[in-house]
Amino acid sequence: MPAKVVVPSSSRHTRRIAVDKIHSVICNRVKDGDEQYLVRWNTESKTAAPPLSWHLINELRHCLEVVQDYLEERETSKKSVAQTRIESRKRKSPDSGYEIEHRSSPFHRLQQGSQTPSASRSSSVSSTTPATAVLSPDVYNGVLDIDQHGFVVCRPVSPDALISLSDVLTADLKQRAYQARVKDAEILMRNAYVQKLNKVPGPAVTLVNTVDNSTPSLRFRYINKYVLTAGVYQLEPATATGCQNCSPRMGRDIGCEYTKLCECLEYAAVDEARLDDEKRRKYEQALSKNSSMMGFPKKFPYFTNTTGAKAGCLVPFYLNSRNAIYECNESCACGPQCRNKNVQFGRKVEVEIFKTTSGRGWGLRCKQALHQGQFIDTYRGEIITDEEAERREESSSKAKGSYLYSLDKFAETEELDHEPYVVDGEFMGGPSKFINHSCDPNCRQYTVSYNKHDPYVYEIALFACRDIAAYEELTFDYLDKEGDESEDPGEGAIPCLCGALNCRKWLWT
Ligand SMILES: C[S@@+](CC[C@H](N)C(=O)[O-])C[C@H]1O[C@@H](n2cnc3c(N)ncnc32)[C@H](O)[C@@H]1O
Repeated sequence: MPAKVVVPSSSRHTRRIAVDKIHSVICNRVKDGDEQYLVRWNTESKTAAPPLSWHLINELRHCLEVVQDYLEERETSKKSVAQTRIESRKRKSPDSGYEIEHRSSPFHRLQQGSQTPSASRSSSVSSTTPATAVLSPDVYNGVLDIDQHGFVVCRPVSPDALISLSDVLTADLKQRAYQARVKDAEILMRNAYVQKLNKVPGPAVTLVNTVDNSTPSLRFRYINKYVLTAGVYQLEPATATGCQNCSPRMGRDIGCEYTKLCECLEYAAVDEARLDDEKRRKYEQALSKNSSMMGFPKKFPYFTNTTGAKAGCLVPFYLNSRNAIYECNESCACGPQCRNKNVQFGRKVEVEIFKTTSGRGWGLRCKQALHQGQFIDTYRGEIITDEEAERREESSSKAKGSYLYSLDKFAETEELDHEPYVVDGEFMGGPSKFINHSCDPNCRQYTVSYNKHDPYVYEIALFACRDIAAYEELTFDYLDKEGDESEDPGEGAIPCLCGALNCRKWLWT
């Protein structure tokens, strides 16, 4: 048996562990009133059993995302064990006392990953050694030390000095881990997430959970604009030439005022109701030749500041259509007050992330009532290539598709050189990541472009499609298709829990 190695305790209150140093948390317990977590350290060696050590939750405050991963898996394992018990009772299985050994759990996964000769042994008791001697949960087998910054570090260890994971993780320890208190960890995780939210620019983003003690993933990074990944290119800002014929002094000093003049609206939908016969003929010609729409009447997308409560809200022409919105940009001559700028200034409403009671995970709501057509936020994330999106989809769970949003608005109308890009909001994005699907939604997604020349990179902006009461959950239709017919669910379809009368029953078909 290897020597017992104890972490120096002189600086117990200040020592901490760096996230990149540890592989995972594999078990937990409460000892002397303290929450402790068994840490598996990263090791270069593929063959040696990994170093292990128990740590107070406070020492893991820089690794809370790893603790969170563990607690989520612990929940899943507990549920699967409970489920097995019910099933076992039904079947009256003679093996029901050993179900923990055979479940897919963090413990099980780790044994597979450790790749030691002993990993394939039973995870409960060694056949030759008394359980109390070898399987003491207090044994440390990492050679731990504290560096000059107060971080716990693990020195290289010889393989002979290591104890197999399968010996440490007794069935009893696992069972106790399922029951052990994790309250301190939950409080730390919650505080860490709130700190993250406090740094999000703009109106406050709050977090409420009256359902359970969970916290959204600490791995998520809040970003203010897209993050472009390998192989993704956005047109240079210089190509966004903007409108040069409009000016802040035009008419009522509201920037762009004449839609026929505004070059930013060149490709915006033509307001056909304002075409006389002659103009209609020219318009149809232009349409057939796919030529410029400059000079034809369009509509500005937003109500002006003179319209009271509706100021800045989408006008019905856009609200009730799928027409792309082209906003003016920084190069335009129209100035910052231009009525044709809105989404680019970002979210103006406070939002709250809350845990839903209907099994749809987290949701988002506004603390204030919203008007029909009011801008809420954009959907942000990493922009990835189509190939990368497929790779990510294949390598993750079936729910992954829910965070991928294809920028394919112009794929049918323009000759694109390559497949449209995809926004992945799973790991980085904004609070709008939490907006759930409804078949009877109160929000809708719109295409907003600041550069009419770029059909690949544009904003997905979420607007209220009807008046929304304060604290009513925000939802949008993930498919946003014409018609609401239900299709047969494909493989991996997720049942829709939106509860709407017109529910299509499946999230993805
Ligand atoms: C973009 S996320 C929305 C936020 C998510 N609820 C969360 O906790 O992160 C999409 C995922 O939320 C869940 N979801 C959203 N709307 C749902 C609905 N109507 N029915 C069931 N699950 C839903 C599904 O798991 C889906 O994959």
